[in-house]
Amino acid sequence: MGSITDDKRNLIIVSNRLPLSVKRVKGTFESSLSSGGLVTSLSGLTKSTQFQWFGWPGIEVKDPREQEDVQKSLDAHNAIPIFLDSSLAHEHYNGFSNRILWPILHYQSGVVFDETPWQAYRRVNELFADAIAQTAESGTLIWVHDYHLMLLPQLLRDRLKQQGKSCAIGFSLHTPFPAGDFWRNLPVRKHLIEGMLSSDLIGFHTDEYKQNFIDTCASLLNARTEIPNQIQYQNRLVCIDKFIVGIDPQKFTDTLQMPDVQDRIRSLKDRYKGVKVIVGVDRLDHIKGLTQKLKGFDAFLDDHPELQNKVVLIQVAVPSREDVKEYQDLETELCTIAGKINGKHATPEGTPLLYMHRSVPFNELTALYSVADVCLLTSTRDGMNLVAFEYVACQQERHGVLVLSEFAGAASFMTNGSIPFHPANKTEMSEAIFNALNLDPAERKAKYEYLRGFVNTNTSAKWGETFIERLSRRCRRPGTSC
Ligand SMILES: O=P(O)(O)OC[C@H]1O[C@H](O[C@H]2O[C@H](CO)[C@@H](O)[C@H](O)[C@H]2O)[C@H](O)[C@@H](O)[C@@H]1O
Ligand SMILES: O=c1ccn([C@@H]2O[C@H](COP(=O)(O)OP(=O)(O)O)[C@@H](O)[C@H]2O)c(=O)[nH]1
Repeated sequence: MGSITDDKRNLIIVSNRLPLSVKRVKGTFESSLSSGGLVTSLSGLTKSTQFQWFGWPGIEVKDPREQEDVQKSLDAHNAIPIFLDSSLAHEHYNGFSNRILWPILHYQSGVVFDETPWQAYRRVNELFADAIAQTAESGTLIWVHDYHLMLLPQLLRDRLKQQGKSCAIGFSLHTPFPAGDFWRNLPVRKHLIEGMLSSDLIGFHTDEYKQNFIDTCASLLNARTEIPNQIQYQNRLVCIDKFIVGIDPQKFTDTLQMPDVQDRIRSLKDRYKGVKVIVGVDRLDHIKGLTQKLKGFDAFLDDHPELQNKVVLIQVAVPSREDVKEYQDLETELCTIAGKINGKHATPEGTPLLYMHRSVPFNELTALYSVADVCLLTSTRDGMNLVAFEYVACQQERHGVLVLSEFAGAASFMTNGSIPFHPANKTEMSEAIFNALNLDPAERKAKYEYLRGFVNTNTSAKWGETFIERLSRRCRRPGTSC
């Protein structure tokens, strides 16, 4: 990296959630790694780049002495907590971000706007802006992440200007950005998009999301968008591009070599001798198409009675956003469907579906990826989907097959090396699973090698370094073309 990021004070990363969530345990504070792809992508960057990471620690701490204790527990990770009252955090995170914005960003219509969570969303963005503006110095690069903080670039720019500081602000969206029509139910959409447009550089996962954003800026704000990858709005030039987020594949290769992971792989292989293993790893979220996945697997079992006791689906459903009613309802629905599938297809020899509603330690996850013949991902929409990358990173020996919904962002890059399908079509899913299980070794190898090349080239480190390099160029020459 250039010298600009060699000094950690010069790069600030901001996300709603810190990579470590803090919990109060018997009078002290303990932290654990947060789940999800944003943490995975940014954690991969830590090897090559130093930065301070600002975010919400996931806990309410009011006492200033306790706040200091939390801060100390996060110091080793260069993480700076932004403390929020629990009701404000709840309205911001669950109320507006996850109940209103998240469905819209994932192309869902029928979302109902509510003023109270919107005010909380604004307030949290302001509190983040206050904290970051205080720490930033002229020349600091500030990289803001995701939909929880869409107003932050504008609020931050105003404060920095008042304080006479000049910083470059970058924004990366980790979700899809839908076509303009999906925004119509949201009366505050203009504020959100103008908020993002106060950045110097905005990154999306795919060309489709990038183009939807450009088109929305043109139609909603009358912004100038004729020059590729640039938006001119209110006398400012904003650069827009696609940056392919990835993982740290080496971390998986190293983990697979560890003796206890090798032991675990041996024991899983032994346990599933003569049985084809299909794996699924998803946060328990509507967008992951888990209902569709279980129904598609049920259809596959119906279609292939000859495979009774010869195939198992191991589905990890990582608990997520459990305070939101829609997520609680989904959990109940999935338990019911899982029970019905096993009720219908189980035999004294075993059950075809192992449904695990919990998170899985990293070593166990790599072992699971490694022994699986197929990875089945059924997202109805998904910003990228890093599980697809992780499965490939663990398939050096087996050359397992990725069965990937055409609606995951990852499908924009991985279709050639996978078996694509439409997640709403049970017959298509059933056929895709069957084809994956029966692909001949030469074809499996060819698909694997294509995907391995992609995953090893587009790492999280490369993603981060490319974005930061582009942002620092804008910092050195503000206002110039992108
Ligand atoms: O923080 P949570 O509410 O627990 O949710 C976890 C993360 O979910 C989303 O992840 C997205 O980012 C991934 C990496 O770019 C991408 O592969 C995936 O498709 C997205 O869904 C969310 O955008 C993150 O902010 C959350 O932290
Ligand atoms: O128990 C688990 C299982 C998986 N993951 C990780 O969660 C991330 C999921 O990222 P993805 O982009 O697929 O989707 P997201 O959850 O961010 O929507 C991957 O890095 C997984 O390894 C996790 O944190 N805990």
